[in-house]
Amino acid sequence: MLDIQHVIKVFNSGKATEVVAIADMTLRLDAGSFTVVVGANGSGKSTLLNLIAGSMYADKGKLLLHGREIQRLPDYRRAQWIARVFQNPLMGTAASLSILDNFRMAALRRSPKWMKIGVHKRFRESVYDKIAALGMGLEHKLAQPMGILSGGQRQALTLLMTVMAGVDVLLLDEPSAALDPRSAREVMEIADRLVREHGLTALLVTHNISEALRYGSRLIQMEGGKVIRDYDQNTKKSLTHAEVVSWFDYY
Ligand SMILES: Nc1ncnc2c1ncn2[C@@H]1O[C@H](COP(=O)(O)OP(=O)(O)OP(=O)(O)O)[C@@H](O)[C@H]1O
Repeated sequence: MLDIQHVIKVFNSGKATEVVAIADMTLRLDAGSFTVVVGANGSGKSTLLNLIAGSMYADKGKLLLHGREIQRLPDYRRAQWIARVFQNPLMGTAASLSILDNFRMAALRRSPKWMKIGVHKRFRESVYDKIAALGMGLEHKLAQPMGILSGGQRQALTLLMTVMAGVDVLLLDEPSAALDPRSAREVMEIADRLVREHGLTALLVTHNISEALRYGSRLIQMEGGKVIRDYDQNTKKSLTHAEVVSWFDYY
């Protein structure tokens, strides 16, 4: 369970350009839940992910994972539990390294014990099988550089290596926004399946309303650094596309 308790994040504090990006936010994400976050530009979504991922520190408040404060943990320690997949398919993987070596690197982030396991035949077979299960035919390309893959293929593999590395929390930062509609759908279906199969606690930020309605077990809307709407799975199911779009009609 990830507990965000009274978190505040202010940029340029005390200056004319001061922005309260996260305003006393309290949010509990149950273990194994899949929460979708929507909100207008500047509503604080990326800041929220940055705080959870450890890319920045909160000014006030607590961030507890399974009851343990994670804010003071160094990046590499947090990476054992929390992974983030970005909008840009080029982030998170090394283009010049082979697909297999990228999987080895991801496993190493989780635990140095993989240093030995990573060169083992069993590790290669396990990567082969998991990639084959994606149904994209990429299992035959393990020795080829990551850089030859399309954006969608790269995102799919980034998701898989993240999950194989054994994290608890998956932060999906508009992972399909840079992809064509078909690849976007494919990547989101893979993300959804992996989240379920591995019982991950997932947080998806998206501007795509159809995606926000199709995936996840909870939908929240952020505005001005706060959660202003919070719907569970049942209520979410009854929402229409037009209704969610109307949340953005302020004028
Ligand atoms: N490093 C920073 N320095 C100053 N202000 C910042 C910084 N990062 C974010 N902000 C401000 O904090 C507010 C929240 O930004 P944030 O990027 O979290 O919003 P967002 O909901 O992710 O927006 P978008 O949908 O455009 O990605 C905005 O007003 C933004 O300008």
